Amino acid sequence: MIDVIGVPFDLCGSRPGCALGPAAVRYAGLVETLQGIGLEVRDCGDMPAMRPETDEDGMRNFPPLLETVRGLRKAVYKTYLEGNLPIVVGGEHTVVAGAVAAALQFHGEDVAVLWIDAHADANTPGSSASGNLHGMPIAALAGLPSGTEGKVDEEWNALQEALGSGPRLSLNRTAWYALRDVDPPEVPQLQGLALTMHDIDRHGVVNTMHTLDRWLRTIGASHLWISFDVDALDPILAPGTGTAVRGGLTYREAHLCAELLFEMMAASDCPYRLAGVDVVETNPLVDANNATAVMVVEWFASLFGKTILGSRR
Ligand SMILES: NC(=[NH2+])NCCC[C@H](N)C(=O)O
Ligand SMILES: [Mn+2]
Repeated sequence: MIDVIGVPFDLCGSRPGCALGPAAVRYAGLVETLQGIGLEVRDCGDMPAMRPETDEDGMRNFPPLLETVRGLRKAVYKTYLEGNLPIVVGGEHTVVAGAVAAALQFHGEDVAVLWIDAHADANTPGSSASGNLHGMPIAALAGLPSGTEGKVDEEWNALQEALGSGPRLSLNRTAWYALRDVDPPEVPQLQGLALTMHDIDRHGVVNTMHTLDRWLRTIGASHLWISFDVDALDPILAPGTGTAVRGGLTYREAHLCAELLFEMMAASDCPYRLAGVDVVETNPLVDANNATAVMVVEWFASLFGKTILGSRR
């Protein structure tokens, strides 16, 4: 059974609005669409909404973020204990740290992460030019030092604590897909597999997904968490997001990527299993007729086996 968990959090990004993401994705029919292809889905509703609350010399809206990350880790862990598969619908990318931490805690250190995103999200408080925590979840999960002192460093340590006692994410087990806006200090963190839009232009989705599959087998991944930031998509197709970058995945590329992920995991000799999926950064305030959320739902259908002529489930 699939557990859908909404996380209406948008206090640590570049602009508010993606707290409405879970509602937009539900209105676009996520639960019904997955049920329509034969999956058992339980909608667990949303995590509590948060109010802005900032300490003067700390990071912007850190206290509500901390509470949300901690809450999501517990919710996802509970999903695992019940034998279910989590789908997390954000909200900002920051919150996903809680979900992946739960996967690492439950499944162990052999969890690999596929970060489908225009951005690497591997800044630390010290390296980030914006100070926005939604650009830092990978650094948090990997347990990188904050690169700061004082209150901000204390908060970063509190975030580490909120991620729980499980293993940290290894940067060597992290793959990025559709990258095209990476800050210079993030480049050294791309230690796993970094597939940029240039690679996708040059080699296509089929070859780059094949590279990903081989890499997952080589590193001995037991489980895969797929994190889908809608800004991976081209903004012409998916304008509803706060940090849009042109030159992203086209409609066909995005669907082929999802269809191939389904195929990879359905292969009889596939050594890794799906640990969970999230979709984040959908912002209906800057969208056009909910097109981004609709695209998200269609993408999920492809990921779970829907094809043009039917379903492979
Ligand atoms: N999840 C996101 N949309 N992240 C965008 C991050 C942008 C930029 N690299 C920053 O750190 O501020
Ligand atoms: Mn992101």
